[in-house]
Amino acid sequence: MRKLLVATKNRGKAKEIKELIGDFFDEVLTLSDFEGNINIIEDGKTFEENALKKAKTIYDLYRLPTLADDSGLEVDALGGRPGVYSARYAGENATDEERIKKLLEELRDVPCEKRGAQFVCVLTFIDENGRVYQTKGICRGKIGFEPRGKNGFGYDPVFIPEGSTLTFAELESEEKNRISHRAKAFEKLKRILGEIYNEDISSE
Ligand SMILES: O=c1nc[nH]c2c1ncn2[C@H]1C[C@H](O)[C@@H](COP(=O)(O)OP(=O)(O)OP(=O)(O)O)O1
Ligand SMILES: [Mg+2]
Repeated sequence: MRKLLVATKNRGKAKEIKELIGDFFDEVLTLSDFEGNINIIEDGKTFEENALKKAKTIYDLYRLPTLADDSGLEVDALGGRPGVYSARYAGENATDEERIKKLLEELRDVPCEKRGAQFVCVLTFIDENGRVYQTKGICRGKIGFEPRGKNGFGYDPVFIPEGSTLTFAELESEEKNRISHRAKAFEKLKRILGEIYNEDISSE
């Protein structure tokens, strides 16, 4: 019986992680399942630092395999902002709608060809022995002029991935999970998990 703790409070993100992780774990628990009120301050300057801090905080409490995801949206016309500040872009307690509204406002006069952006996802996995692994995925696209679609979470209604005319929020989750920044980071992480856990099985 192999458990994975996922150090996220974001339910939309948690849902995707459960869809993407595969069958390396028998049980996948997220912060809302096992740790009601922990507050991890994400004060790193990079996605890598924040993902490591989230994973390490939870690993140190439970000493079980732990995964954290730190992600965000880098907008070309804003010099890469909001980046690591994506969750706090419109203030600590703002909603996804408020963040999207602020972004569209900032980009009001930016023409289509200058609305390039990318989603970035860094995953930190810590195994039961405390070994740390990090992977990263990037998905290029552009920011639309108005929110469209109901699927997904966060900035999905305004992000149009390269090669698509639909926003992430208009795509089915299966399609987003084929092309997203998170999907790309998971492809790399799953190769690592394959090595870690196949070794375990052969030595049992
Ligand atoms: O696929 C995505 N589709 C839309 N928006 C996304 C995505 N991936 C990250 N994002 C946005 C959500 C949040 O505004 C920020 C992540 O911030 P980040 O600190 O990593 O997550 P969070 O605070 O929501 O949850 P937690 O830290 O508990 O995992 O970027
Ligand atoms: Mg966060």
